[in-house]
Amino acid sequence: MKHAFVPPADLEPLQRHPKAAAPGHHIDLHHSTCFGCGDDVPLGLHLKVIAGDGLTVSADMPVASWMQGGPGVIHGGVLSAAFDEVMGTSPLLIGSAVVTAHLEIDFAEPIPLGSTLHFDARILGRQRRKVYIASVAHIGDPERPVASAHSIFVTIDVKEHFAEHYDKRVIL
Ligand SMILES: CCCCCCCCCCCC(=O)SCCNC(=O)CCNC(=O)[C@H](O)C(C)(C)COP(=O)(O)OP(=O)(O)OC[C@H]1O[C@@H](n2cnc3c(N)ncnc32)[C@H](O)[C@@H]1OP(=O)(O)O
Repeated sequence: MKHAFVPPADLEPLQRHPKAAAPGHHIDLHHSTCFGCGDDVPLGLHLKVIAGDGLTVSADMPVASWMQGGPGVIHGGVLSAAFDEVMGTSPLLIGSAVVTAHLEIDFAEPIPLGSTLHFDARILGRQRRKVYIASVAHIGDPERPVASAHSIFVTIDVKEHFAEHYDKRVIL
């Protein structure tokens, strides 16, 4: 797939954390009201991100009618949010909490409502607090990606990062 993103050549390689979810297991460390992964939000993506081998994760997302953008196809923003969630969860494999700093999406084909998107993502490496991640999505044929993404996530101290906004959190 065509893309313009070039990760730095001197990325530091990363190791899987000894306590990371085992391959095939759900990575479950976010919260139930998250738009991307929460079970308690009525209109959310409800993504279950599954640990793969090494520094990889995957997830499936049925493309529901409420996700429509153009007639009969997924909205680009919904697709971007799904990539964000899948890639943003993957640094839990290295024991790091992160937020998105930079997210690039390449849209290769329209994605029809009623299809199921399969996401694969892998951590490329780190440069100081920046974690570089790439992801590809297909709807049945892994050799024919329908979209791809590249991102830079930045590691945070969760308590410190959200302290100012914590009292506005939504509890359902
Ligand atoms: C939570 C539980 C998890 C559990 C699982 C979570 C799954 C979550 C999935 C969804 C994730 C989200 O949507 S998160 C929500 C959307 N994102 C956000 O709200 C983040 C808003 N932005 C910020 O808070 C801030 O800008 C930060 C934290 C990203 C960076 O601020 P900072 O901490 O002051 O650090 P700073 O020195 O500026 O940047 C650190 C390094 O990153 C680089 N950098 C900063 N911004 C960018 C950028 N846009 N593009 C390229 N590089 C950048 C800097 O040049 C520097 O590189 P160098 O000098 O080292 O070279």
